[in-house]
Amino acid sequence: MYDIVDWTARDAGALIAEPDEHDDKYSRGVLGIVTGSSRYPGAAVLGVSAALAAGVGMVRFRGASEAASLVLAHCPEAVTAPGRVQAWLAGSGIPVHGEADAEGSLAATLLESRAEDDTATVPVVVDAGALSRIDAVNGGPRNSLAGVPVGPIVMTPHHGELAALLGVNRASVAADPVSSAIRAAERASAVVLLKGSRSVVVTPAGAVIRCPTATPWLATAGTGDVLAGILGALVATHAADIAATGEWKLAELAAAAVIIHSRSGERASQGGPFTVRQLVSAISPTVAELLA
Ligand SMILES: NC(=O)C1=CN([C@@H]2O[C@H](COP(=O)(O)OP(=O)(O)OC[C@H]3O[C@@H](n4cnc5c(N)ncnc54)[C@H](O)[C@@H]3O)[C@@H](O)[C@H]2O)[C@@H](O)CC1
Ligand SMILES: Nc1ncnc2c1ncn2[C@@H]1O[C@H](COP(=O)(O)OP(=O)(O)O)[C@@H](O)[C@H]1O
Repeated sequence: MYDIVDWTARDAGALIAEPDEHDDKYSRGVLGIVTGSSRYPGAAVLGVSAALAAGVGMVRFRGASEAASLVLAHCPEAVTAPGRVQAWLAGSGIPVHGEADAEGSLAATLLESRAEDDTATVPVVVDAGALSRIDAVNGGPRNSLAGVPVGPIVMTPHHGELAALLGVNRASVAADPVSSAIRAAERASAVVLLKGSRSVVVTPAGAVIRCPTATPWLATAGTGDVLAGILGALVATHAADIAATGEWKLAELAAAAVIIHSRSGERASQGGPFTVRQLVSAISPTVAELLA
């Protein structure tokens, strides 16, 4: 059996990095983002917008060119030039069976900061189309994505994606989400944030964090891309902590991202539906509230 820790807003607030007078954009942390495609350019805009709203030193967007134009139109503060990053977010809006060069371009992007920085230590948030490119899932080495050594991985599947990864049907994941997530974490050697009405976060060692039940109004296309952006920002602003304390810190940050996301959902909802852009607009005041 496993021990389950229930996560609260207070726990989440303690995991938000507040800048001080000694900080600059680089010391706060740079998040590299490889998301979006000609098929799903909007996913890139949502993830970048969410990361910026959650608080990060800089977003370096390195996804497909169609997505990059849209990202710049919505978020001119995003930088599209290559360079150093403290964390990567990869996969939202990248088709699983996508463009022929998708695998190569993900690997090339992960490698591009290696000249100045050791990519092998950079933590990665892996979502949607990049989930199947975690090498350990396919019998390859741990801490490796698309053939490139990386730092610790936190993956963010929904029930359908986790089912595909385990080769089981969706109903069996829904019947026992925690055991399913632990199996995936062991197989991928990665922290798993399994999304749902009540999201859970598990580590390969079997630690389990259970998040509060979220508003069902979040069940709308694009909210998962927003969650990935929030988590990317938290990971980029805690890269040193992750390097020092490992996968438990990554799990705590994933649970904090779920709480920021669900409270932003409540704020955007006010008891009714909302657009995903309204969800993104609710992130910054939610972060301020959790800090207070
Ligand atoms: N605005 C955007 O650009 C968005 C992009 N997104 C991206 O889209 C990609 C695919 O995400 P999904 O979670 O949809 O992928 P999945 O491949 O997990 O889900 C598709 C599954 O849903 C089933 N399905 C499709 N339409 C259905 C319907 N009307 N009723 C019942 N079942 C249906 C399909 O048979 C398939 O099994 C991801 O890369 C994701 O990041 C989504 O986040 C949505 C928003
Ligand atoms: N019924 C629900 N109640 C609460 N939250 C939900 C519900 N369904 C989905 N969510 C949340 O909404 C988000 C959906 O993510 P995902 O399925 O990846 O969507 P997309 O790929 O369209 O962005 C997740 O954060 C999930 O936890």
